[in-house]
Amino acid sequence: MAGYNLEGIKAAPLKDDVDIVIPTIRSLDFLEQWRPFLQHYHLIIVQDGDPSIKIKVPEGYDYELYNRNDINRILGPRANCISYKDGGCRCFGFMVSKKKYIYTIDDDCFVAKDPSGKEINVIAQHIKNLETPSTPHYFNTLYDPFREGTDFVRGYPFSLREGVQTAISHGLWLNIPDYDAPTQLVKPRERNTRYVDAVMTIPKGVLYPMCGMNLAFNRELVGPAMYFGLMGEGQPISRYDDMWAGWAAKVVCDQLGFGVKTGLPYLWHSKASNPFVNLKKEHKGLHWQEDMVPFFQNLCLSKESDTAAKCYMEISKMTKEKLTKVDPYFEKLADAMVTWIEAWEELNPPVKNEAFVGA
Ligand SMILES: O=c1ccn([C@@H]2O[C@H](COP(=O)(O)OP(=O)(O)O[C@H]3O[C@@H](CO)[C@H](O)[C@H]3O)[C@@H](O)[C@H]2O)c(=O)[nH]1
Ligand SMILES: [Mn+2]
Repeated sequence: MAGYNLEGIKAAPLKDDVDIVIPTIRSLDFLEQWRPFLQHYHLIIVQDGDPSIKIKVPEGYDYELYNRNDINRILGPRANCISYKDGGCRCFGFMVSKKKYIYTIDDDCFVAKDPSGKEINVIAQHIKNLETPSTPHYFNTLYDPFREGTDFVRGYPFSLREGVQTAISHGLWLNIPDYDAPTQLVKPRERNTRYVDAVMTIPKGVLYPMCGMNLAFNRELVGPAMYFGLMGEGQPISRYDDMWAGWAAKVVCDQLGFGVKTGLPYLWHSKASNPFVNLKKEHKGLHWQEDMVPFFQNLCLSKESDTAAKCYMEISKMTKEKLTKVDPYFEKLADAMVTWIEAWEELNPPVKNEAFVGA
């Protein structure tokens, strides 16, 4: 680590329980600025695009790097469920991780400051969100009652104050907001400068547009549901990777009794992707979201679906049944969802309960 001023290294909470997953088709220079907060964690880098390109990982980081050749080698024919030329390739990193928590971040994101000028430790805040309960059954008007300096408000039933285990922590972005291409086109200069000091649980039965830019989750609870779909080159749709994962994972959380929080922490999203290119990639998704969202809103999973993987298999079956009429692509997506679960289970075999082995 010689040559680096690491004096400012802040605490790295739960460093052995968190993997940081980064999809990249650009460069990893952004990691230089993150040293105080990320350098103590293990990185899983998913290099998208041409595998012959050598990408440089800033010195001092502990990492695994996978390109397309590695994905093909590790998954064999099942590699076809991992998107190519789409940020959704990141979910390969979720699959090869063995940690409890995943934090995933884009390569054009930087450390943001809170209104007092203090740099925000994104992972510390995500861990707080994930390690404290969620309240999906009744809304607390003072937001997350488990944050310091706040509590449940008057009228909050005591029977609900225990909350439920949190599975997903969705962080937000200062500067370039996560807008779709049409909104980017009409508001090219819009920047998010509003720092809202709030974390809240998304209520049970309510879906939301999950962005993969600044996202943490408990992979032991919902890992198999965090499939970022089949998008990008060779597919009719791109840039709905995180949306698909977010809708499915929220339905799974609701089914299994887990919570989803959104709000803090913020990071600084620096690069506006080209809205014309994005429009080309997104246009089918813009139409299909009018069917995809009601599909997920109306999904009713059976009580036999009591794990994330079982829920996901059921969602795949329903995708084929209900969405193929929207476009034949959904049949392919439904098959890829099954392949994803098969690959997940191969790389993450269920842990046998030692006490019962040979009994
Ligand atoms: O073909 C690709 C394109 C991108 N990536 C990597 O994915 C992330 C996000 O890419 P980008 O910054 O271009 O996208 P945004 O529009 O700013 O971000 C949002 O779009 C979502 C949909 O994919 C994404 O989750 C959001 O954060 C970067 O790290 C790129 O390098 C890629 O791997 N392959
Ligand atoms: Mn970006």
